[in-house]
Amino acid sequence: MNTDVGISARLERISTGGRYLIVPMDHGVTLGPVKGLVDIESTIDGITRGGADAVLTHKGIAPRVHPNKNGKGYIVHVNGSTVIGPDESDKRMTASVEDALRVGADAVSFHINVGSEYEPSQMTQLSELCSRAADFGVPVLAMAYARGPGIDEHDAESLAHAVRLAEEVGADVVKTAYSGDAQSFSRVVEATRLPVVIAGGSRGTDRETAEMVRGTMDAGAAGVSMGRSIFQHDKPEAITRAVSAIIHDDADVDTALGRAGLSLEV
Ligand SMILES: CC(=O)[C@@H](O)[C@H](O)C[C@H](N)C(=O)O
Ligand SMILES: O=CC(=O)COP(=O)(O)O
Repeated sequence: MNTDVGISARLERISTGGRYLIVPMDHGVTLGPVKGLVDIESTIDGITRGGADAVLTHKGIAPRVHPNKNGKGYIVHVNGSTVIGPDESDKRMTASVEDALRVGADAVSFHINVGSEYEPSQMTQLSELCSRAADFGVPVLAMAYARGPGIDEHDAESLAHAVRLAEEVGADVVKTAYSGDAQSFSRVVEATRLPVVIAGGSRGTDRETAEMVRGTMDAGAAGVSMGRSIFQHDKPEAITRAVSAIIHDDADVDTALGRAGLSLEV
C-alpha cells in the first residue's frame, strides 16, 4: 500500500480521480523527430486542451513543455535507446530522479523489457530508481513491456508477469502493451494492485484507437499512456478529446468519437 503523502499528492497531478490519460513523447530519442514531435509545443498545447492529464518527455525537452502544458502534469522519462543503434532493447539511463525534479517533473518513468537479455540490469535499475524516487516522494511509472526472443509482446500471461514484476520492485503505476481484448487484458489487470495503463503502439484508425481504450477500461485498467496514436494524429486535440471521453466520462466508442467531431466510420 502506498502511504507516502508526496507520492499520493504527485499521483493526483498526473491523473484525474484515479484515471490516467498520459501522452508519452519520449519517442524523439527512440525514433527521431517524427510527425507530431517536430513542433512539440503545438502538440502539447492541443493534447492538454483536449483532456490529457499529463505529458511525458525526456528531460532536455522540459523547457518546451512547461509553457504549453496548460497546467497539466509532467513526467520525465529516465532511460532510452534508438532504433538505429546496436540494440533497441538495451535502454540506458538518461536522467536521475534529481534531474527530473530539477526540470519540474511530477513523476519519473522507466522502460523495462521483461524477457530480454537486458532484463536483469534493467530490473536492478528500476528497483534502485524506485528506492531513490521514494526518498523524494516521487512516483515511478514503470513501462513494463514483454519483449525478447520468442516472446509474444501481446500475450496476456507475459504481460501479467511484466506488470507484476513492476509492482514487486516498487513502481507506483505500470504501463504495458494491450493484449487485444478486454477479457484477456482483465487477467493482466488482476495480476497487480498497481494502476495499469496501456501503450497504444503504432497508430491505427480512430475507431481502432477508441475500441482499444474502451476495451482497456472494460478490463478494469486505469487508463492509457498512449503516444503515437495521439501525437501523430492530424488532429491531436480531437483524438485526445475522444480518448478522454472514454477514460474520464466512461463514454462508449461512438459517443466518444462523435463528441470529438471525429468520423464514426471504421
Ligand atoms: C517506439 C516503440 O516501439 C515503443 O513501444 C517504445 O519502445 C516505447 C518507448 N517508451 C520508447 O519510445 O522508447
Ligand atoms: O513511451 C512510450 C509509450 O508509453 C507508448 O507509446 P506508444 O506510441 O503509444 O506505443
